Amino acid sequence: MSNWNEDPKVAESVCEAAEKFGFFQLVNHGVPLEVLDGVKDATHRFFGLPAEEKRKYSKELSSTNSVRFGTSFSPDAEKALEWKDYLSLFYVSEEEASALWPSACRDEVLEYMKRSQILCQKLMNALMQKLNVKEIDETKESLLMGSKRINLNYYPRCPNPQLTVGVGRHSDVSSLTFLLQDEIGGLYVRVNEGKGEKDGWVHVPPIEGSLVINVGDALQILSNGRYKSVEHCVIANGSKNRISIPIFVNPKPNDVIGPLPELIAAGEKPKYKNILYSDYVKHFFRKAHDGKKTVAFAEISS
Ligand SMILES: COc1cc(/C=C/C(=O)SCCNC(=O)CCNC(=O)[C@H](O)C(C)(C)COP(=O)(O)OP(=O)(O)OC[C@H]2O[C@@H](n3cnc4c(N)ncnc43)[C@H](O)[C@@H]2OP(=O)(O)O)ccc1O
Ligand SMILES: O=C(O)CCC(=O)C(=O)O
Ligand SMILES: [Fe+2]
Repeated sequence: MSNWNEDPKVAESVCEAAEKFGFFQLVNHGVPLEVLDGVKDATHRFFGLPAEEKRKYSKELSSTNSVRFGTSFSPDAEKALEWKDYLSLFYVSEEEASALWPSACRDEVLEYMKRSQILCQKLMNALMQKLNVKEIDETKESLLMGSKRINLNYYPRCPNPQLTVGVGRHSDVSSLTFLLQDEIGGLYVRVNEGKGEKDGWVHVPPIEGSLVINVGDALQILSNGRYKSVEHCVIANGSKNRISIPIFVNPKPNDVIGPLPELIAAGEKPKYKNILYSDYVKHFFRKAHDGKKTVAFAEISS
């Protein structure tokens, strides 16, 4: 992205990737490498804490809904648990984070979130321009990037990796996800869904210093299907521990999401209903990972 300001082709290829694949990797994105290393170290520090320290942030014991430590995704709904622990941090304010987030990782996580904000705005601006949405006013800013959640994912080495997964097949419910992964690998993305023999899974190779960006369901709905959220999953690893750190950039929980008015005014037929974003997220969390089925919750049936 070092030529972002000089060469319009960079933004064009970002938009093309968001339309065609829903996933792409960025290098020279402006988030300093020390900040990326800092948040990876902080993740290892948090998961290296004694079990009883981490458990203080579990659903049962956490003093706030904004901080949650857990295992797997939706344990009550799953036939088999996913091989993953996570710490999920919902950003409300710097003050709240300072008071409530675990000190083992708080400062580095906050710095990473702060330093990735400009990149997020650049990408959203380009994606909206491409849809002929000229201005990101306050309402649209809220719909596209009104709230943020960061997850620190820890996938421990698994003695029988073929019997489970790190994360099951799912699409994210975010508008965009910014994923930082370590050098281990294991993230796979679905390509050519429904296109017969070309349908398959592609590994996302770790690239030092890169960020993996993917479109989530909220942006698919807001763009009336122009940008596509794509199914992905993580395999379990038989010999190495892995970490990854997604920032989920989301609408605000109380926003109503649906195809943007500019697209409908330009003559597009809406493919999705208007729906309260927190209802959409609750629907996602209520079930086990199930590929791309969550988005059917918002579809207008024909
Ligand atoms: C891929 O694997 C994942 C993904 C994720 C997370 C992805 C995202 O966060 S994307 C964006 C999510 N949006 C927001 O965070 C918006 C702000 N939050 C809210 O509006 C609310 O917190 C809520 C998410 C709508 C839920 O609120 P509430 O009605 O108060 O209900 P709760 O009792 O808190 O939760 C309902 C149900 O969902 C489970 N859950 C809630 N938050 C999380 C979380 N961060 N991680 C995992 N599960 C969560 C909660 O346990 C409840 O389930 P029950 O079975 O107890 O009813 C995260 C983890 C992954 O592996
Ligand atoms: O760990 C990864 O590479 C991806 C994790 C993921 O898809 C998620 O947390 O939503
Ligand atoms: Fe994901």
